[in-house]
Amino acid sequence: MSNMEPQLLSLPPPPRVLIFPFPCQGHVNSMLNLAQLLCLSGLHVTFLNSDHNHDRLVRHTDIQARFACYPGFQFNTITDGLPVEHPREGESILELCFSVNSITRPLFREMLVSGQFGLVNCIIADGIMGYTIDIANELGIPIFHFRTISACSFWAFFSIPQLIEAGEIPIKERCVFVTTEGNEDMDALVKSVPGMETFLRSRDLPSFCRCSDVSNPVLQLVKNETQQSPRARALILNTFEDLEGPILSQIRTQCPTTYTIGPLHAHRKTRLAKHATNTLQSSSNSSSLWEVDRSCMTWLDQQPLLSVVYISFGSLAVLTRDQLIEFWYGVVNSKKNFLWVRRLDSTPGNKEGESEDIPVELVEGTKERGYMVGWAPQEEVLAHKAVGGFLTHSGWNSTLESIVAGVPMVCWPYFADQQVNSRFVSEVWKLGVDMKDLCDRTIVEQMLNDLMVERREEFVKSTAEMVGLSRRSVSEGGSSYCNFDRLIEDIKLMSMESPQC
Ligand SMILES: O=c1ccn([C@@H]2O[C@H](COP(=O)(O)OP(=O)(O)O[C@H]3O[C@H](CO)[C@@H](O)[C@H](O)[C@H]3O)[C@@H](O)[C@H]2O)c(=O)[nH]1
Ligand SMILES: C[C@H]1CC[C@@H]2C(C(=O)O)=CO[C@@H](O)[C@@H]21
Repeated sequence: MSNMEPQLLSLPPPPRVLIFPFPCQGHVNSMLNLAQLLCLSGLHVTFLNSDHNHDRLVRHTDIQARFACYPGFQFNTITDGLPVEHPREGESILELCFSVNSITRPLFREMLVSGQFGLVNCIIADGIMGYTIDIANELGIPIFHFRTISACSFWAFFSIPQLIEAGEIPIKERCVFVTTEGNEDMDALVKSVPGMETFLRSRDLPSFCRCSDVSNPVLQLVKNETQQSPRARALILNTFEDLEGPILSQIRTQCPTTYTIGPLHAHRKTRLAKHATNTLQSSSNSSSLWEVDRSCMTWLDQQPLLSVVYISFGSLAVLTRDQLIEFWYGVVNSKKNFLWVRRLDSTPGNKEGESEDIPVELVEGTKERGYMVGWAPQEEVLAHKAVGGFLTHSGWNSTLESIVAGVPMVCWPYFADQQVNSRFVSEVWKLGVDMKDLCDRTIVEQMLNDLMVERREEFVKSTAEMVGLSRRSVSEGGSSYCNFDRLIEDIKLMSMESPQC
């Protein structure tokens, strides 16, 4: 035996980090990317999923096999407080915010107190669940907040008290979900989101600001939860400095330690490539709660270069039948090839095996130039050489995935942070066009033509520049890469404070 070995044997195990996402697809996938990055850095990770999501994740992916090579990794589950049959999408998703707050919250505390997660040195909780800070503080466990939205939308959420104070909200629109009517007041610039005074209009504010009264429970919830983040040890954001630098400077006046470590899906790939000793590590990376239909990749292989518009509204948006038909006409009339993700439940009344009574010209137009799937391997689709544009709801993951792939966007924000993201895409980063509240076949057709033909050159230039910056940020020496290394060091240091250590 060498002299070194007894010392090595007495080394403490690596810190264990408990990761707790808000139970939605768009939160779970970025948190899983973070989890894998932590594992690759040698930390032990407990990932807390809702029972509902965990069941679907295990059914539709190889997630357990993928994480099996990390000895310190484990999944735990907790209820999201909703019955199994709850749709968890469209307008009803707001019920999830309340059930997590009232039912999951006390249970989470109980599970920590009773040691059900074993030893936990550090918590990384979703920033929309601000209450996790009080629980962690009570138990003396260092806590970080990870907000899965953009820095620009976080900052707009964070500015809600000032917006209320200035009387700029509530915006008296009837619905937090996308509306189809024009309203000129919505074009007025808002002055109470520092750094956005020159371009942010009422209609670009988070959709939760559209309510009749400031006491609206959803507005209050997102306001109050967001205000908690400065109390966390640090804020982690899935973004990069070259994309959101000016807004990050604003955020750092309130949350001085803000780590930007994104785009996480690309960051994960960089770090994996460095560790690619295990074949499992380089295989599938799906974190989908739906079954992925890969047949669209074969269809894409047969399409001309940059000819296809990819259409997806993410995991939560539900279109009315009118909206569906307007989009469909717009897309077919544009004469562009298209790949459209239509989740089975994404239009009311769209049940398996039932006829939808779709006009014959749309059915024919789709046969000629289109392909539809229930769920696609989106990252791969966006990276495919046939894809030249993305009609998106501007969810933050989709936006980042599009940026990294260099695909310009037509934005149709549905709710929440998406209104802010889509304004930045069109006005600040110039990476596409923003339909905002309009959903009309002529507008859809015109926007697709702008994106794919009329303004193509402009977008090719701006998207190519951003591809370079996004990839550099997650390469060795890049800002997100270095910030992640700092984050790991800080977690290790803070973990030594935890009373459970
Ligand atoms: O067919 C599909 C469609 C989507 N995706 C993936 O699903 C994720 C969707 O995420 P996102 O684009 O962020 O949309 P939502 O699912 O709507 O995400 C919720 O969570 C996001 C992160 O907080 C927010 O930005 C959104 O507004 C919120 O609706 C992305 O990673 C996509 O790659 C697929 O893999 N296949
Ligand atoms: C259901 C939505 C409430 C807020 C969450 C969110 C966030 O601000 O973190 C963004 O969109 C949705 O995923 C969540």
